[in-house]
Amino acid sequence: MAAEAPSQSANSIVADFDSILILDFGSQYSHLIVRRCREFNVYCEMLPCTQKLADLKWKPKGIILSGSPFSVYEKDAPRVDPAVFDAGVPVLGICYGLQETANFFGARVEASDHREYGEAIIKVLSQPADAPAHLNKLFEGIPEESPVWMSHSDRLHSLPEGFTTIATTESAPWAAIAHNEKPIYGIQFHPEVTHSLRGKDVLQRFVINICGCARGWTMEEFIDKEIERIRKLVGPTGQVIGAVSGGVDSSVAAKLMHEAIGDRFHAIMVDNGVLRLNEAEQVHKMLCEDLGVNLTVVDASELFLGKLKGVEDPETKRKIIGNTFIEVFEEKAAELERDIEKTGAKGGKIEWLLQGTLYPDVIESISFKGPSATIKTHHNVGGLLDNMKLKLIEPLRELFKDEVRALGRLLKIPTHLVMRHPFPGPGLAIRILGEITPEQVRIAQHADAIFIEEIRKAGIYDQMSQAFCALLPVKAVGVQGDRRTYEQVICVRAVKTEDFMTAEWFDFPPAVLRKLSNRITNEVNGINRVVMDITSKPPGTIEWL
Ligand SMILES: Nc1ncnc2c1ncn2[C@@H]1O[C@H](COP(=O)(O)OP(=O)(O)OP(=O)(O)O)[C@@H](O)[C@H]1O
Ligand SMILES: O=c1[nH]c(=O)c2[nH+]cn([C@@H]3O[C@H](COP(=O)(O)O)[C@@H](O)[C@H]3O)c2[nH]1
Ligand SMILES: NC(=O)CC[C@H](N)C(=O)O
Ligand SMILES: [Mg+2]
Repeated sequence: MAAEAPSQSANSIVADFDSILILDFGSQYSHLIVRRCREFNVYCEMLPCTQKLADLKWKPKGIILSGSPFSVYEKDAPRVDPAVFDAGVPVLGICYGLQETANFFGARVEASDHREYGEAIIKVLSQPADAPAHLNKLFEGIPEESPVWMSHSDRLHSLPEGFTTIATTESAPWAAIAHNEKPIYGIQFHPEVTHSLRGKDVLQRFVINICGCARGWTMEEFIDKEIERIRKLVGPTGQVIGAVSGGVDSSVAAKLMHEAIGDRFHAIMVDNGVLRLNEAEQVHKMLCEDLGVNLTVVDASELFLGKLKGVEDPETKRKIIGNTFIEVFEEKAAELERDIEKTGAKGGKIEWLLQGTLYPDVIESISFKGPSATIKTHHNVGGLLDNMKLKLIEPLRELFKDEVRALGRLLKIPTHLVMRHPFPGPGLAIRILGEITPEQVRIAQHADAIFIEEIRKAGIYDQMSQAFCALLPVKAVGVQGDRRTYEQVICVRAVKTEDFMTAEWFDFPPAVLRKLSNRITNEVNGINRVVMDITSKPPGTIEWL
């Protein structure tokens, strides 16, 4: 199911906050612009550049035009909606956004021999005393010279009429320009990447000083408004179900629902037989006892393992799990509904389905490029909607993961849960290479439990984004207790990442490695060797399948 932009849905809470509109022309950095603005506690939302301003259901306080892999002089290059420059709000064009702004105002943009990829030094030009005040506002308080990140091969042939140059670099005489009368700015560099030393400050000048946004987007504000919104949406008797895995997203969403409608929210966890050691019991305890949420665990492990028998292909594994998940979930939901009706509860029917969709999922499906070529089919529960005629409720669809974690803390969800590494829906099935058998699951669970325990003991769990073991079905010779062994291999993997799109492997203290290798080979029957994955993403992916 393709996601809809948060602000364009009928029951959006966006209207309650000062907001910035980011029009995406397909740059690989567009989502970072969103991230940076959110860091100023300002709500901002990215929409594809094809979005017509006239069709927008809210009024932005300012508009940012992103970069793009296109060149403005190409035949099929994406065009800016001319209404942007007449909207009466400040506009900031970044890279392609600058070039498209210049192009719109009549300047020529051309390919240059002086490509600039990487660092450049920007020189801010001081404006004459009688210059319009807004010409100084974008770089107010920014040093005269500072490093910025460039990634372009086109450049302006001239300054568009009615504009002034406000900064230059050695290769870009118009590295930053501003309209003489209106607060319309263009910058050739990328302020959204951290390599641009004062980039964040430049964005802040735009969002706060120039657009005048109030810093109202805080999770405290969000909770109250979102609870109110959920109550209105669901009504006084509506019942909601949701799939809850014990991961951060679904747990935070579940807790929020519980705060809003109490026991009219029903959470279902599916034990698919490829969860981590004792996970179902732990999640049940945590949700019911610690969070007070109504959680039913459905043990479908035999069904799943039966269907996975003999299957080795990664995509087939993922599809089997995704489909079986839906089957089990629907069955349980129908059963629950019958039970609720039996109790004579008012409005007994379940009309709503909770999903823990996050903003990056939304961005992915609405970005200008469209979803990039499929590398893996990520399992989720999206397919349920059409079959079940349930209405969707997605309280986290405006939020990034760190915002979800902040929300979790405010909702008093225990820290160890809030900081939990993500665990994929298909679970250990994509960490056991080759066939999945109960014996392989046992080995993978045991090794994983030791790995995570040692990481926690060393106090480094929160320093990494995700850690797990992959079970490799190759056999190696070993010697244990003077006997020859011929057994399988565990590969440990831990990564650091901001958004899981790219990742670096985590550098372990050698003492921790020594300890965990020793424990895994000694304690896990069937393993005589531990290896470590030191592949970043790309070229690897985080999971092995
Ligand atoms: N075993 C499960 N039982 C019930 N729902 C599940 C299960 N596994 C996954 N889901 C559903 O699929 C969604 C997507 O899973 P995903 O792993 O992306 O999110 P999460 O588990 O909530 O959080 P995290 O990303 O931190 O693991 C979950 O939010 C949950 O609704
Ligand atoms: O809920 C999920 N269902 C899936 O099918 C799935 N596949 C990968 N992942 C998680 O996504 C992140 C990136 O993983 P990859 O680099 O392996 O694609 C990592 O955090 C992975 O754990 C999944 N999560
Ligand atoms: N990063 C960008 O926006 C690049 C814009 C354009 N494609 C150029 O090369 O100049
Ligand atoms: Mg998960």
